[in-house]
Amino acid sequence: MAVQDAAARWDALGSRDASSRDAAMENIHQEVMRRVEGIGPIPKAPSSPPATATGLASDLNNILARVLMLSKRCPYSDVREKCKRILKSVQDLGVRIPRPLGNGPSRFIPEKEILQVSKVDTRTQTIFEDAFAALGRLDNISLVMGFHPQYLESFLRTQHYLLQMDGPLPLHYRHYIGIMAAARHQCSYLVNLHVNDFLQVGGDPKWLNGLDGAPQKLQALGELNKILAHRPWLLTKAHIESLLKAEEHSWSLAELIHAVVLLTHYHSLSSFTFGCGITPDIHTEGGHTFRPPSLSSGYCVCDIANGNGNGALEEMLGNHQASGEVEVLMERMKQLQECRDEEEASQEEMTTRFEREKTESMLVSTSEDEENVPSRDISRHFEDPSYGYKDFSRRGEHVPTFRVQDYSWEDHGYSLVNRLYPDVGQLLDEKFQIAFNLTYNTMAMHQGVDTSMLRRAIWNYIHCMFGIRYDDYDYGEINQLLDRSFKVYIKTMVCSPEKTTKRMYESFWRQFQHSEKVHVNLLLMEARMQAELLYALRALTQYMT
Ligand SMILES: CC(C)C[C@H](N)C(=O)O
Repeated sequence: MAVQDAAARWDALGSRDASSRDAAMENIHQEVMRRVEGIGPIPKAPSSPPATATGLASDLNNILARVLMLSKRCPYSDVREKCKRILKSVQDLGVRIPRPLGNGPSRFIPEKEILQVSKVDTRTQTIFEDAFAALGRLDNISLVMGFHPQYLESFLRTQHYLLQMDGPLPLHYRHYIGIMAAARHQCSYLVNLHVNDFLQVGGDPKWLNGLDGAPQKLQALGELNKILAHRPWLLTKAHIESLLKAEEHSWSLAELIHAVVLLTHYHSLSSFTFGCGITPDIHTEGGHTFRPPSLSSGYCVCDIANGNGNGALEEMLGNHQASGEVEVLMERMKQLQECRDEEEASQEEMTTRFEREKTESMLVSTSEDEENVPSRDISRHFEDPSYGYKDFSRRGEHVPTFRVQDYSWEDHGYSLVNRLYPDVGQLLDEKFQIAFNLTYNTMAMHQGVDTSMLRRAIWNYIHCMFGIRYDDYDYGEINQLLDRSFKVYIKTMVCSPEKTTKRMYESFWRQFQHSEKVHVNLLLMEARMQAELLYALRALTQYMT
């Protein structure tokens, strides 16, 4: 059977037309059955079956894992039901079927609080259907972002455009760049996702052995990837020039913009992935198991190690300490609002406040535990795995100040992107605005609160960590509004996302809802993306003029 046919069959499951879905489901069912017959009865003892049968069995397992994922995550109930039936009938034949591992899309958020595909409003249903049609899956990231449908819509639209629509770079390059970017942060969740996509669009498996297995053109992007991810302020027009003037391996301006947007998208999405404790998707490695559940333990060992065991007591103590936290924060917001109108600090004083916050942000320490050496599997995708954020934050490197007056997204970045890669500037601008302006006017259990001051402090704090300064903003506000544990979380999630722990997630804003913490993550992720973009685009502009 042609590979394309098989792929088309899975694709058809995202069709809005029920009869096409039916036909595809029927074919998949038959394919499963053919394979089940092919492998014959499952050997009781682990005697070694003939090689061909092993191959068939692993094929079958892959298909079953996918069917399992669909039975839980397809936005169409007819497909979910049919998949359940397939699994049941296979099981009745004595074949082992997979079951999901873990407790839902996030390690940090209880599954029952996250949207379930079977219970969403019409708007979210449409968004999920679109996402499914585009990618053939509804990943855990989208489910968690589902707390904020308006944002999710814009996020998916942008991502779809970057990965699948007409654009300067070939499809397999786009996924490969996604892999490179996510690998910088050891984000195996995103790496796995895009390794699959890369192969599916016909990418050469040899490239996956490491960056040196990829074409020189992509190898040359390694340096930009590294600097953008960890020290974007070091980017100069010389870096841009070396990519654009590399003779036969040269990048065109349009290609480079496409690559830069992809890199920044996946760096910041890695932040979101770790920041929200996203778990592997059901059909991917680590998302399911063929082992029967063990009766002796209620939760898995890794949960205990993560401190996910019985935390009821800890939680009670925590909440007790935290009570009043929200009110204190609201009181501060009110006071700041009042004195804003009264005293105006001098220019010097404003500069000092910015510099102080910037220096302090460098010193916020991110890691609870020391060193974690990236696993070989992931680190081979990029060179120099030791080049991380910590290298210079320890040395207290001076981050120069980038003044938004001189180069801003609205006045400069946006139009440059739009000129070289039409529509993308627009899409990104919408996404930034939605993230920045999103509000439900709530603070934990309080309603009708104007939270703009707090959201702005979060956004500006991230930009401040990257040296980006708004002249008209009083950075003194940040210290009033963001406490220590929140800063540790922000710093970790933005600068070394792979070090984010459940404990960090739990120790800030203890009375707030999970949806609000996800909201925080959206702000962090978009602010980070914009900061990286600003540096890259400024360097490009300097090169061009
Ligand atoms: C991040 C949170 C402070 C956002 C708040 N719940 C709001 O609706 O504005």
